[in-house]
Amino acid sequence: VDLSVSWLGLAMANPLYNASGVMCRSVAELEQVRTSAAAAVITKSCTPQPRTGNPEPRYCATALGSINSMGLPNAGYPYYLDYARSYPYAAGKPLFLSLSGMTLQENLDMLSDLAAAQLPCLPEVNLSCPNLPGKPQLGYDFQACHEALTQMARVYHGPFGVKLPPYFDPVHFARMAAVLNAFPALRFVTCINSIGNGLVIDVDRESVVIKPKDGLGGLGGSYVLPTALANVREFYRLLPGKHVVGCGGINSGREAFMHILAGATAVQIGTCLYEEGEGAFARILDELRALMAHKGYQRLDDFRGKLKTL
Ligand SMILES: O=C(O)c1[nH]c(=O)[nH]c(=O)c1I
Repeated sequence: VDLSVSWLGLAMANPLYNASGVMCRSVAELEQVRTSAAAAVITKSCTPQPRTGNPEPRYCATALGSINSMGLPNAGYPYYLDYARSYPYAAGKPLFLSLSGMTLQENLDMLSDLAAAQLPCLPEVNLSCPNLPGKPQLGYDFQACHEALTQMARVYHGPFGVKLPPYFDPVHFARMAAVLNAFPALRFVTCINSIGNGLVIDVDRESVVIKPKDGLGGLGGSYVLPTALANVREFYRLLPGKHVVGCGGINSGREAFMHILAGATAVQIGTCLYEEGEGAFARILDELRALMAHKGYQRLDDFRGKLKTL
């Protein structure tokens, strides 16, 4: 069984890597991912300056997934650019840099600096952080997205991608696809970011479980799998020539298989990686390999995007 993926001029030994935000804020964490069975690495979404983020507790795992309102804690763009400068690209694991400026200008500043650095890493621009109090997320404002992407494509001419929030309405899928299809250099979309502003309640304490936003936070893990799969399949159909990276609810080879069946080129692991540690990558790969062997598939292209309808 061959799990390899080749896309954007990159060759990955397998389709798995971390979701931005998990095991990727410090160099130590990034190196944990890079030296694991993961085939790529992505950094924590960053801002030009370091941020401490929201007050704790700001993450909580449940039997069904996770809730977080981290508040964009990160070491600052220069820290991740420095990592990207010394990153061992020749070892064959691509590096993605997640950018999440608090303003469009911050994204433009980081992108133009990254362009000047002429490094092999690829930007994944985060249009979807749901946890910045008072900040409506860009991903739900289609006009603002179009304007932002127009300016980003002016300062950054290489291939780039965006991290999208979940959409829940066919009209929204169509409108966002129309925006994204206007940008040829936008080569991939990562679907999905957490389902924003859920509320987890602890019955024993009769309390919320995270401090920020009176308990509201982005949902991840099994809670979001069907929504993640829907977004992957819809954008796989609506964005001809672009790649979709699947993210959301992958706990085993089965969910990884589902995301790829729905059209994903590669897949990111978030909550499961946070809870299990980097051993999750090898486990999920073994499970995916066994599932493919059982079904008689030799490579990912044998079933990618071939989800049947009734
Ligand atoms: O709160 C966060 O740091 C965070 N949390 C998420 O669930 N998604 C995001 O894109 C971000 I930037």
